[in-house]
This record gives sequence, C-alpha cells and structure tokens, in this order.
Amino acid sequence: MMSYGERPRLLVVANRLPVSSKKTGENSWSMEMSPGGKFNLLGGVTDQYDTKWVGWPGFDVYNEVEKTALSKSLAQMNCIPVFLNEVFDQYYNGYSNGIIWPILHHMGLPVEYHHDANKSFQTQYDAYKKANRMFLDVVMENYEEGDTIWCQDYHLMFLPQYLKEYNNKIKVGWFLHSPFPSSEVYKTLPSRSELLRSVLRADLLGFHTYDFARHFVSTCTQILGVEGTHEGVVDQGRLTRVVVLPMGIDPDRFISTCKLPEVIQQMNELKEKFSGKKVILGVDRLDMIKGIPQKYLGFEKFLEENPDWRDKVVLVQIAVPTRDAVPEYQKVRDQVHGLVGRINGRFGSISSLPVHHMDCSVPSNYLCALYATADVMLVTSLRDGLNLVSHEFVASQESKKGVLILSEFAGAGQSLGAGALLVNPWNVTEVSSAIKDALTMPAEEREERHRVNFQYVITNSAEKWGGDFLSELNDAFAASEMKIRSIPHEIPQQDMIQRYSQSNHRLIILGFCGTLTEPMNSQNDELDLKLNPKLEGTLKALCNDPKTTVVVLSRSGRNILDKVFGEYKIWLAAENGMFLRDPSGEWVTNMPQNMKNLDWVHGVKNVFKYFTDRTPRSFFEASETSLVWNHEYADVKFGKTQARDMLQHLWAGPISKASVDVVRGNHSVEVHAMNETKGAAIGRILGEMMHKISMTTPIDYVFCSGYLLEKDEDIYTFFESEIVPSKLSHETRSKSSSSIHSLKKKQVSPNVFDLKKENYFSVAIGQTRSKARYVIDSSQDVVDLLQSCSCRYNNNGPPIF
Ligand SMILES: O=P(O)(O)OC[C@H]1O[C@H](O[C@H]2O[C@H](CO)[C@@H](O)[C@H](O)[C@H]2O)[C@H](O)[C@@H](O)[C@@H]1O
Ligand SMILES: O=c1ccn([C@@H]2O[C@H](COP(=O)(O)OP(=O)(O)O)[C@@H](O)[C@H]2O)c(=O)[nH]1
Repeated sequence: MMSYGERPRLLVVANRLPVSSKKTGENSWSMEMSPGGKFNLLGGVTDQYDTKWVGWPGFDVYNEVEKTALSKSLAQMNCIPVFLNEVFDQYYNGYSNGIIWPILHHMGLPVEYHHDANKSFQTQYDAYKKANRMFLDVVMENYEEGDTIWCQDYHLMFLPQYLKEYNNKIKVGWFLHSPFPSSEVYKTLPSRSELLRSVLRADLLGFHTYDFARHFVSTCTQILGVEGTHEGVVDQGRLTRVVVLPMGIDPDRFISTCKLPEVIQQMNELKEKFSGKKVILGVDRLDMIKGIPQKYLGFEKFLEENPDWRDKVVLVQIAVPTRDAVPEYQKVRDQVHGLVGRINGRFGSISSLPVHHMDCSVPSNYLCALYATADVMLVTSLRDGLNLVSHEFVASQESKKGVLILSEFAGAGQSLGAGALLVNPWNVTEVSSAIKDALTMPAEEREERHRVNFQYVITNSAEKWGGDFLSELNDAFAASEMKIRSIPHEIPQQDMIQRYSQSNHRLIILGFCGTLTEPMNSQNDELDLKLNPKLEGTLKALCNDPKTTVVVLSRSGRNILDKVFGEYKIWLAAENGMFLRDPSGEWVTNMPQNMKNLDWVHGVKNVFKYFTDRTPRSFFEASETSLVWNHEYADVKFGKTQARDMLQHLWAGPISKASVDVVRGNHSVEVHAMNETKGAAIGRILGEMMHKISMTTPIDYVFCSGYLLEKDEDIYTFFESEIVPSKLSHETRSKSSSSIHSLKKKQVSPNVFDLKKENYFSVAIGQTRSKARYVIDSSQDVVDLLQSCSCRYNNNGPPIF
C-alpha cells in the first residue's frame, strides 16, 4: 500500500477539473482555481488527505505535445486531465445534460430524435459509457493500492461499476449533487436499471437531502426488486450504504473577502449606484431548473400590486451562461430575455430600470460585494440539488443581515428553511408576497432569521461535509470488507453430522418459509404454506429426541405455525419471536415493551387486502405485529408492478408516521414493527425457554438455518458470541460472564451454552453473501441435512429411517 507522505491518498473524480486553464503561449498555460461550486470541497479535505482531482480540463486538446504540456501544468495543481475530445458533446450535452439532468430534476425526457444519429438516446448513451470508461482509464493509470476514489455526480454513474469490475477491492464513494426524483419520473429513463445497478456497486452513496435518498432507495426497490433498509440498499446479501450529507461552503472565505479593501470599495460603489433603493439579488446559472422565469413573474406581480415600490426597488440578476449547446437552455434564455424586456418596458423610466439582468459570470470578489450589499436574495429554483448561492449569501451578510427568500424545492430549503422565507416558485402570488414581506420585515425579525441561518452555514461547512463523507466511506468499506471475508463456505456435511451425533444437547433453529415449506410450482392451486412432506418423519424424530431442542422461528403468525406444526413437540416462535409456544402447545406473549403501539396494522391490512383482491394468486399473511404480502405465484411482471404501487400507497398512508420497517423482498412486501429481527428476538426466546424448562445439560451444538432477509441474519452472529474460546474449559467457562443471562438481560441459568466453534453451524439458504458460516443452495439441502442428523439421533445406533 502506498501513501503519499503521511496522509492517505484521495482521488476525486468529477466531470470538470476545479481549475480554469488559460493558454499563455505555445505549450504554456496559466492556471487558476475555480472559486465556486462544489470545488470548495477541495480545501475541506486536503488537510487530512493527499488529494488529486481527475476531470475534464474544460476544452479539447488533440495534439500530443500540448496534452503533455497541459498535464504537466495541471499536475502542479494536483489535477489530472481526462481528454474527452470527440466524445464530449454527446456525453456532456447529450446524455448527461440533455437526458439524465432533466430526469433528475423532474422535467421529463425530451422527445427522442431517433432519426438523427447524433441525437438518438442510444448514441448518446454509448458516448456516456465511453466517456465513463475514459475516466476509468485515467483513474487506473494513477491509482495506487489503498487509494480512496470519490466519484462526483450524475456524469459518472457508470464509474463505480467500472472501478469495481477492474478491482473489487477499490474503495469507491459516489455523491449526487443533483436531486434524485420520485420513481415515477425516474422509471421513464430507458437505461434506468443499468445506471442504478452501476452506482450500487459503490461502497457509499451520498445525497443532499433525506427526500433524495428516500427516492433513490425506493426507486431501487421498485425497479430492481432489491431490498431497502434503513442503512441503504441490499442486493443478494450485499449492502450499499446510503447517507444524507448536505454539502456546505467555505464560510470563512466569504466572511474574510467581505473585509478586503477592494471589496469594501465595490460595495460602496454598489450602494451609491442603488442609493435610495432596495436591492433584490438573484445569482443562478441560466438553467431551466433555476426558475428564473418564475422569479421574474413573481417580481412583475409585486410591481403590479405595489405601485409605491416601483422606483424604490431593483432586481439584479446574474444569469451565468451554461450548457449553451443543449436546445432547452437556448429556449430558456430567450424566454428570460422576453420577460426582462416586458418588465422593464412596463415599469421602467428614463432614470431607472427595475431589472438589471446580465448574461455573464462575475469575478468572485465582485460576487461577494453583491451578496453583501443586497437587501434580499431571491432563489426560485424549480428543483435544485442544494443551491450553494443561498449559503454564500448568508455567509456574506454578517453586517447587513438581509432576508433570504428560498424555494422549497432547493435542497438548501431543508437546512436554511428555519431562517429563510420559503416559497413555492410556481405560485406567483406567493413569491410576490414574500418579496413584500422581505422588504418590509422588521429589523428584529431579520436579525433573528439571519442568526439562525448564519449559525447553520458556519457549522455545516464544505470541510465538515467532505470529512463526514470520507469517514462514512471508510466505515462502509471496512464493513463490506469484513463481509467479503466472510463469504460463506460450503457446509462440511460429514463433520456436521458426526459432531451432531457426538454432542449432548443440540439446539436446532429453523426458519419456516423457504426453509421447511413444501416446494411450490406454478401448477399449484393450494396457496397455503405447508411443511415439506419429506420432512415430516425427520422433524418428528428430531423433536422426540430428548437430546435435541428444535425451534421454528418465523415471521408467520401463531395460527399458521399452529396449523402446520400442531402435532410436533416443537418450540414455535411466531412473528419473529413476539409469541412463543412450548412443545406442550401453550403460547405466551414475548413482546418487548417498546413495540406495543400497533395502530398502523389496520390501515396496512386494508392496503394489502386491496392489492390481494386485484392481483390473482397473490396472498397476504396478517399477524398481530407484522404483515406480509406475497406475490411469488402471481404473474411475475404484474406482481412487481403491483408491489411498486403498493409501496406508494403505504408510504403515503398508513405507515407515513408509524415506527415500522418495510422490507421489499423479491416476491413480497413486508411491514412489521421496527427493529423486529430474528437476532433481536433469539435472546428473549432462549430466556423464556430456560424460564420454562429446567435444563441440566448445556447446549453444546447449534444448527441454525434459514432463507432469511438480510436484517434477520443477525441471528447467525448472535451465537458467535456464545462460543467458548477453545482454551477455556467447561469449568472455567461456567465462571465466566459470557452467558445469555448477562448478554440479553433475561433470567436464565449461567450455564446455558458450552458451545465450541466447531460445533456451531449457521447455514444460509440460497445466498451468495451472508453472515452465516456456511451456505446451501435450497430447502432441499435442509431436508438432506436434517435427515442425515435424525438418522444419527441415537448417536452410534443404526439409522432409523
Ligand atoms: O459544470 P456545469 O455543467 O457548468 O454545471 C455546474 C454544476 O452544476 C450542478 O451543480 C449542482 O451541485 C451543487 C453543489 O452540490 C448544488 O448546489 C446544485 O444544486 C447542483 O445543481 C452539477 O451537479 C455540477 O456537477 C456542475 O458542475
Ligand atoms: O458569476 C458567478 C456566479 C456564481 N458562481 C458560483 O457558482 C456556484 C453555483 O452553485 P449552486 O449550488 O448555487 O448552483 P449550480 O450552478 O451548481 O447548480 C456558487 O458557488 C457561486 O459562487 C460563480 O462562480 N460565478
């Protein structure tokens, strides 16, 4: 592993490098850091990391000598160029900004020009993939083992997959600076699944707001049929962590710039120019998402309704040209120019114009002067990942304490909403009233609102954001490394059976659905879950064996388990351990206190019933604390569509405020009380069991197997902590503190376990990755294993079946 100096290495990969390069002569360049945008993060993380940037330099370079010269100059700024040249147009203007960008911002797909080879989705998509491969090539040329790769934004959605395909051990994070839309919008994208699958290969995914993260997870569950959990997205036992981390700015840069003599001079000039007038400021790229037309309509309405203000207020709008080659951007520019002309025509005079509109960017010091001089900042984005401009305004207003009017559709609305006046930019009347409120706001309220926002902006800086993301990435990577190491092995069948026969008290814990159930096929009419007939005799023999305790631990309810296992001398734990039945058939409630509020159950049941009635061959199980809707036997495609719709209904209705977990399985939707997992239940179950029986022989053999959800796999790790270290004798062990009693706060005898590592068999069914030690393919293998064990139940005696 290579580390530059003492610091770990970080490669930040973004579409654009954070420097602007100017050609000063043949093969010579001058470089300047770009001050704005997400490039602020660079300052934030360089202290702890040796950081290098990989990205497009901002222009084409074809000549090899020039490429080398530019690369050398960029290297001095820790930048590495990716020369996209002929791919750039279709990748950047085409797929990135013409297709993905509008989708991410809820604007829908443009009409496809499929007759024009340069504009068809397919050619643009191919260019996008090609560009992502070009980024990969440059990253790999510079990669050293142990480096962290942080991919930025929607331009690089294929990069996580390409990196992991190249080397699965690379640590990869991806952050989306844009919003992520509702699944209803996202699913219109023709390449929807490929892009999602690719980003899911990263170790950590970051979003600006909770809504974007929630949309992303639910989109993955609906389109890919993967499982969404509170940690992220789980596919085939592999977790991709999802975090919400709103970006920030470098507030000190704005605070100190406002104190520079040059900037104070600019501020004085601006004050003089607009003396006697209040200044409303807008700073946006000239992008459809920024809602500049809506801003002008709101301002126009304000002037219409408030004639007294007409010569006392100006709107200064910096509209930075952007993505000019994309047709939609040309349209919005023309529309905006039309509105500016109309407003100035209606309300202007020889001596004053209400709108000062500029199609240009301004130098960063001048921008600071504008921020600091303005009385009101007006942000009317229709959708915006975050909106750094609003943060920058707040940071620059330390002395003026002006008012921020902020669109509720900007990510920043979720963090600066407390101090800002939040508006719906589509509501022209609301924007107009907010302008009036801002201009007439009493000083006391203005100062208080500013104080709240200023506090947020200085605390949640870009530095904190970068540090938090990278530390989350390290944690996620370490956790996934541990998982990779524990890819389960094939079960050593002979050893398992031999150890079984040599032990004195065996505990067998089994799941039910997919573990012990009868295999179903598409011809089956009977939808009742039934015990696999091949297991009937085996299970009976195991249950009758005095040396063996068998527990079925299932999400199913008491009535189902009773029906299936009524005649067996078996322990049944229904609803993941909420109810426990002993071998004599008596049920007790075994529910933790904090799960008693079950008001949501009724509403969920109604939604499940509605969908069951409309989805042939689907069914649901409703128990007291959980509900499962199963579409395994329904038409595959229709079942998935219905499940997707069902989730929308659930989120919008009965579970919107409930403490529940929703789990989207491959063929099911489950809703159950929060944190109710098999691992959380097993301590309680064993405690209750020990309470009921007097156990003379400690458990020295455990077989635990199921076709389990990722979250229920905590049951496999539960027993790991019960294992006796090999050097501890049984006597020493009995004095040690490692007992269920101490671990799970239940009244059980201290000598419940005497479990050696070799005698613990946790066996996952049908998983490629798992917390279990071993893996088997199907429930048929469970049948074989249990049969082999039961044949040996009288130790060395002859098989009885
Ligand atoms: O590089 P361009 O194509 O000219 O576009 C500039 C950037 O626009 C987008 O910015 C987003 O990132 C900001 C910081 O996270 C966020 O505040 C804003 O809401 C987003 O729109 C784009 O995502 C960047 O990649 C572009 O560089
Ligand atoms: O003339 C200008 C106007 C704006 N900006 C910067 O552009 C960024 C805009 O970021 P924001 O998140 O508001 O929107 P985006 O353009 O990234 O969608 C901010 O950092 C501004 O300081 C700039 O550098 N020059």
